Amino acid sequence: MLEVKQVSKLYENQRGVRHIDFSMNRGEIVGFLGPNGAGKTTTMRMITGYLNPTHGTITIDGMSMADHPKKARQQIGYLPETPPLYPEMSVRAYLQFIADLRGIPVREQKQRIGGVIERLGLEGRERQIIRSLSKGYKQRIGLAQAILHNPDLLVLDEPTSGLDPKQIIEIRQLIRELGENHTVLLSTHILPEINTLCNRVLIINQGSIVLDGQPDQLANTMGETFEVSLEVKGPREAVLAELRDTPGVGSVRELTGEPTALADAEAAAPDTAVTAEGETVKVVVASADKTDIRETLFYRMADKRYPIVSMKKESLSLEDIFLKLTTNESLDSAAADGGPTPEAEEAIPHA
Ligand SMILES: Nc1ncnc2c1ncn2[C@@H]1O[C@H](COP(=O)(O)OP(=O)(O)OP(=O)(O)O)[C@@H](O)[C@H]1O
Repeated sequence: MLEVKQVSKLYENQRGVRHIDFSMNRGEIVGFLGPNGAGKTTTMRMITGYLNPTHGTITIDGMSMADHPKKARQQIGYLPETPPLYPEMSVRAYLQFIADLRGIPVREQKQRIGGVIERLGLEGRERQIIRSLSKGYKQRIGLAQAILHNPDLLVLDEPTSGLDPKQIIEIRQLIRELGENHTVLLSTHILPEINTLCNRVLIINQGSIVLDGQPDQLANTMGETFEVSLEVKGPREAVLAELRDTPGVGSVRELTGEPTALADAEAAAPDTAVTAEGETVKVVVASADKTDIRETLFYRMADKRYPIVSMKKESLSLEDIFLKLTTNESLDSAAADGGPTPEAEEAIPHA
């Protein structure tokens, strides 16, 4: 339903975006992620017809934004980073004004306005002056103006920015509900937002799209090896030697935490490994390629009578992937630095 083809916008300072190329299907909720100044707002303003591309074409529902701007914009609801509100107006008067602006027939206006007021939880606030409302409510009004003309595509620029945690949860829930009837493109620099709301993510860096994929599949695509963290009961040296010797294993990295001291005799004679209660070795084992080595490890350790007490597949978090792509760090060096980190729950700090 949205096609962005080889779109560039060059400002006088030579910044902007270059060769942006992606399409969106009906029903998708796509997260647009990137550090400050990456080009999210520029791209969104072009998609919504507020900015003309220097090169390239944008098509919405088969309609070119350049050739049919009015009709194409009818299909789009846009919530800019700062909602375009008139603070001295009441909520209802403002929505009435937007309805006129959007050319909604007068006979339909009452029903449409009533509909969005209900949908966005604005009942009881209709007569209130916008200035007197909280930021969360102002954001709801911003969303209300974006959906009033019932567009197919919603473009939301950092919709939860500046809200408190309760308001963030409420606005995310509203976006989720809006996603049931609309296709949504939302920009954010908050990673959990992508994980909880989006079924696809586009990462933009320095004006170019550097990644397009499903959040839960990125780790497999981006990771260069398959990694498993293991806790194995048995004499340290013998367990490590056995793991390193297992076919398909590329590397074995011992994790911090003191391995239990071993009896010299056990270490010297790994084949006769006698495990003492509580002796465990914690490691991250990487496969030589992307092969899943969990079964191989299981049988090998069982064969040697070194029980695996825990085994977990490691994966790159969205934060790892984001940092790798936007700081030009190679995957190799990151892996050498310690590999995957726990799932991020924090926003990427502003650059
Ligand atoms: N009107 C303008 N004139 C000149 N340069 C601009 C203009 N608008 C944006 N830029 C530059 O284009 C690049 C992309 O900016 P843009 O605002 O699209 O990024 P962004 O990803 O939305 O950032 P943020 O997260 O800070 O909103 C930046 O380098 C910015 O300085």
